[in-house]
Amino acid sequence: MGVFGSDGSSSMSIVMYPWLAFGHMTAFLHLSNKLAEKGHEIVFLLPKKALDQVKPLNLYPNLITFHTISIPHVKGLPPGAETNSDVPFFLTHLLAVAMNQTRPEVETILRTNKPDLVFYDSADWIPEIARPVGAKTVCYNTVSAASIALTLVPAAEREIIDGKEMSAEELAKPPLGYPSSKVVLLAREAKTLSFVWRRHEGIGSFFDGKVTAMRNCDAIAIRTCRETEGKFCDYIESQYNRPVYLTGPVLPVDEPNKTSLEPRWADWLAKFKPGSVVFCAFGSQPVVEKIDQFQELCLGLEATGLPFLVAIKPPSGVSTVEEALPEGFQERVRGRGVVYGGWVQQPMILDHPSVGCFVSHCGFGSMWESLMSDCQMVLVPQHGEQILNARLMAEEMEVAVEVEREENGWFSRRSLEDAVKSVMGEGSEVGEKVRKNHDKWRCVLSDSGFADGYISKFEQNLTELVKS
Ligand SMILES: O=c1ccn([C@@H]2O[C@H](COP(=O)(O)OP(=O)(O)O[C@H]3OC[C@@H](O)[C@H](O)[C@H]3O)[C@@H](O)[C@H]2O)c(=O)[nH]1
Ligand SMILES: [O-]c1cc(O)cc2[o+]c(-c3ccc(O)cc3)c(O[C@@H]3O[C@H](CO)[C@@H](O)[C@H](O)[C@H]3O)cc12
Repeated sequence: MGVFGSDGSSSMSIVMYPWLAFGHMTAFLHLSNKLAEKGHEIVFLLPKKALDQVKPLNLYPNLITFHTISIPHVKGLPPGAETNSDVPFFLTHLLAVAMNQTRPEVETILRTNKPDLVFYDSADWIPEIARPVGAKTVCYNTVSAASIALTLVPAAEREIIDGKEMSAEELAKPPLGYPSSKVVLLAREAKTLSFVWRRHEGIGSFFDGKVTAMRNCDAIAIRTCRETEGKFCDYIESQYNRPVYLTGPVLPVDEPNKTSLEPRWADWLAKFKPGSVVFCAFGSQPVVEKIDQFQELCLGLEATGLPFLVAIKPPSGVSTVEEALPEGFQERVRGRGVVYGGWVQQPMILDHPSVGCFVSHCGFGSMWESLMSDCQMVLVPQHGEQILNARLMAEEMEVAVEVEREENGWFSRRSLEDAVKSVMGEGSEVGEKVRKNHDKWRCVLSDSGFADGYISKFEQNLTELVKS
């Protein structure tokens, strides 16, 4: 239990157990840092394999303790799979089964630690094991409020006829009362949502899990702010009849002693003119499935004539990015283009003076990081949630350009080249417009009081919740 002082000051004891994906663990850890900064103690549960990658992000090792959880093997998963990065998209439900099997271990941890609060997103059974030890629960969503509002509210429930897939038109239909006509999906894009309502033996559907997680918690929290997504947050609150707390963007602040960018990238980037390099990254999970689309991406960047650095997972069917590169590509771009299959320090690369453009899959974490940077933004979203984030950025906020796709979802090297040139070309009208709008948003979001204000209010919400 935390300590509540007689002067009203309080230190809370919190357990965090995020979904087994780096995008989620990273976001939970950023929030842990903000809460530790205010003196709260956090026990952070994560798979062993994730520890090395996540540990360097812990800014308060005296207050944030990592506790590794054994992720059991589930038939059908690759051997040793512990996070989403080890698992192809269509097997994600099996990773959720594995996470469910960690319940007894987590229960023991809660009984021993007796926390005031437990944060989770996917493990929808957390409220059942937290309540008996007197802990309040917060379902913390690290994806956009828009993507929750479109598919994961009670009004989005679909009557599924067993064995029958829904049509793209049915999938694209927003729930009654959904508050935007711009942040929506085209029918062909909505096909990527079929996983949301698909039932799996033993765990039901993704929809069931998320709705249960949000119905049973004491409070819903979302990593967003009213300025960008207020109407979606109000809609979620009305759908669940639960308090919705907002944390704001929750990005790490520049620390005076922070680790520096790996020399191999710092040295490489230093060779180029300020603002000239295109950085392309597609998050922590494999997202470009098809090898020919992966190659088209590389060829599009080559065609821009600009220096570029790509950090991306290999497409399906190959184990390294090198195997997937187009013929003769490496020779042609030697000295100005690199495609790398490992982990890079994305926020530091975005901050580097040589980098002028970010080509992104528009994961929600990347979206916040790019908004805070002064890079021009080109969006190449792959799945439903990323497409919605992209609509928010390109259509509502008008801070980025989304790459054009053909009817079948394919994007050509030409459309990527055009999108990059439209934001990087001198005197480009589109480039000027998005830069101006992006500058305005960066000013709002990076105002010293903005993020701190959200965190202070969030801390106050949590304190009241614990005392209630
Ligand atoms: O090489 C890399 C790749 C990724 N990253 C970091 O990892 C994080 C990736 O998170 P993103 O949200 O952008 O993207 P992911 O696809 O990995 O996440 C996924 O799960 C979390 C959701 O919020 C995202 O919307 C969803 O796409 C970012 O903070 C990014 O800076 C690196 O630092 N280096
Ligand atoms: O693709 C998605 C479309 C959509 O409208 C909503 C979501 O929501 C979430 C989500 C995740 C976690 C939460 O607490 C709430 C919502 C999505 O999460 C992603 O799902 C993938 C498939 O399970 C998974 O691979 C990825 O790690 C999650 O970030 C996706 C959509």
